[in-house]
Amino acid sequence: MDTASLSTPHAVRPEGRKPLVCVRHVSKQFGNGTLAVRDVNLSLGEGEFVSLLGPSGCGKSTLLRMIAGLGAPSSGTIEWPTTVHDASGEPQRDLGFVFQDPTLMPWATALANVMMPLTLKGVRTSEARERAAAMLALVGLSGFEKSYPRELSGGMKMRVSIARGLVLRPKILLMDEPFAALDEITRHRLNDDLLELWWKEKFTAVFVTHSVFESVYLSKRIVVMAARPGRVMADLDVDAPYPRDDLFRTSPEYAHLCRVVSGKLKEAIGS
Ligand SMILES: Nc1ncnc2c1ncn2[C@@H]1O[C@H](COP(=O)(O)OP(=O)(O)OP(=O)(O)O)[C@@H](O)[C@H]1O
Repeated sequence: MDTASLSTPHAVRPEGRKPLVCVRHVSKQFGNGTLAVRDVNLSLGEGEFVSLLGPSGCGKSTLLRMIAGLGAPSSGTIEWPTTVHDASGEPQRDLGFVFQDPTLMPWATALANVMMPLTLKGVRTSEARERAAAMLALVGLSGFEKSYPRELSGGMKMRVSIARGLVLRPKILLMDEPFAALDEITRHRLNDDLLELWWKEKFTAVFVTHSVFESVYLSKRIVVMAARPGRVMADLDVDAPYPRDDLFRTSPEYAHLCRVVSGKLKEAIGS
């Protein structure tokens, strides 16, 4: 494979791909005075796999939550140019969210957990059951529909959480360090399965991580952030082809890309 390279970073990416979300000059200051993010500009194109990479406290989660509508910017705007807006002008965000903790309902089975977003949307129980079971199958959990969260491993719980995030077939899946608490082997397997899902289902993926290795393995594009205040330092294209697998993970190209991204991250931390 000789196509792996990193293109020149852009502080603000020109809008080539059809943008799904446009973050424009967004800052967020919390009530206690913390400036969590400052003047972030970012355009997320349809079907991209984008990682937000940066040290602790650089505002990755704050940015992701604002994109999800869980907290408003203090200044700037987050636009959904191709999305229907309701009468009050709010975009009807077509998204799924996966948190670092699987946040499953402990008293409900895996199937019931995945059915929850469908039930909230008023989908008939029989159809919701069918769609949730199909989604569980897609994340490799056929046969575990009746299991309770306590009966599942950490990786399996995260699969249920991803199935719940995707069951409404959102255009965009926002993931906040979903695999950070998992052991390396499980994490590699989930990285592979997530890529396969993304490839099949064609959603836009936005993935928050601290890990250079994980970001390079997964992403088409890596947005490197720095802290205090949180800001975008570099926006890099990862030009390695998909599908990616263990061959890629052990290739000199992957090692090279990780070195380059690691250098960018060090620069960001140093700044
Ligand atoms: N609700 C809040 N109130 C006050 N400050 C907050 C709040 N949420 C986050 N912060 C602060 O905003 C900054 C950015 O936090 P955020 O959680 O977005 O960073 P992060 O890059 O996701 O960090 P980590 O990788 O450790 O999860 C931090 O300094 C944090 O302490």
